[in-house]
Amino acid sequence: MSDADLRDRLRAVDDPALDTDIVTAGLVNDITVDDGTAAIELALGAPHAPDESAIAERVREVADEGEIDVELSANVPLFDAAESSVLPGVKNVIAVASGKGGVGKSTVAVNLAAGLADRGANVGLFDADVYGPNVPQMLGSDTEPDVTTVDGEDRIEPPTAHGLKLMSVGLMIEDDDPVVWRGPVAQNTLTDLFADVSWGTLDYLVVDLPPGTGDVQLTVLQNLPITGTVVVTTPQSVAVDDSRRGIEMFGEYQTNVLGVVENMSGFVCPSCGDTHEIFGEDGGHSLADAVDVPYLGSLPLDPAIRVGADDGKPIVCQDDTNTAEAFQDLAGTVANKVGVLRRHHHQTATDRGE
Ligand SMILES: Nc1ncnc2c1ncn2[C@@H]1O[C@H](COP(=O)(O)OP(=O)(O)OP(=O)(O)O)[C@@H](O)[C@H]1O
Repeated sequence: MSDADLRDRLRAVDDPALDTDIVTAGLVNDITVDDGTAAIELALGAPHAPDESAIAERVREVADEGEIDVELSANVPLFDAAESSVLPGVKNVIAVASGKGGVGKSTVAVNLAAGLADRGANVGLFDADVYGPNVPQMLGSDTEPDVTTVDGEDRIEPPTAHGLKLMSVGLMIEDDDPVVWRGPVAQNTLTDLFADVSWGTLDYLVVDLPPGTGDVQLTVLQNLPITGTVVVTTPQSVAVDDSRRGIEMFGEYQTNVLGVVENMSGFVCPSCGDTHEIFGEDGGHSLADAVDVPYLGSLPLDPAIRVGADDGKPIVCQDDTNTAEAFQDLAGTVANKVGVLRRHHHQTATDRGE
């Protein structure tokens, strides 16, 4: 079979999000058939995302039907040159944000990162929440990072916890008085700290932003190559209003919003089994509709989440509970949204002949 024949056969593989097949969408970068084996490079950008794994699987099936062995690789260009220069080796940066404090932003960031790692991805987690850097505790890690000197420059080696590379402002400050972290100090220190870490090769770097929409958040958005942001809200209208302002701000800074996730959605009562809507109903869903961003799902109010956080064991790693499953699903959904952004960007760039 020739390269062209195989390319033609791959028109049978649909992209679940782009509403067309992968050849028409420009996602088949390269095909070389040689001696019964095809090397195929696909423009897939979100490793271990369920949709992209399904596309790869279908490509293998189609090749198999043509009695061809296949070697698949994936490569998608980053959005712009700035992205690759700030963080070479990091494919996708996902920021987790909230309009106000205490809605479970860090809980979502930790479990999202651990959930992506659980799917097999290489993941880093950067705790940029200068006002309450509690991510190390949630992962049961208080290891001080090693500092090595490479070519005369200090590089911070991030410790590993639950399969994640972890860096937190909380691991780097001795006197963790949050007042020290206000204003320009926080902004500069964050950007410097981020750039000094040896992240290595990562599929995803999850960044836990400080709550709210002030200067520190803006600096992070402006200085880091963020692929997209996950906005966490609770169903109360005040949290929803704050989240709406946050999403509008991200829009102004041309940051892609991957979607809204609603945390503490309903309390499943262990004694009566009923679900109680403690904070109201459906705030996240209506917010997502109102600002026209995807709804990523809802996470229940479950005391096991807090216990897991206090014990350094993220709930997403605990098997067989509905709550763990909700977080596992969230990781898959977020990875899918990252994939859509990457593939869509590639598709439009290809259409423009870039
Ligand atoms: N769905 C949930 N069910 C039960 N407890 C939760 C849930 N989500 C978060 N919590 C608990 O609520 C507390 C606050 O959560 P977390 O620190 O993630 O919030 P945050 O939005 O990051 O807060 P901050 O304003 O400090 O950044 C923690 O004790 C956490 O374990």
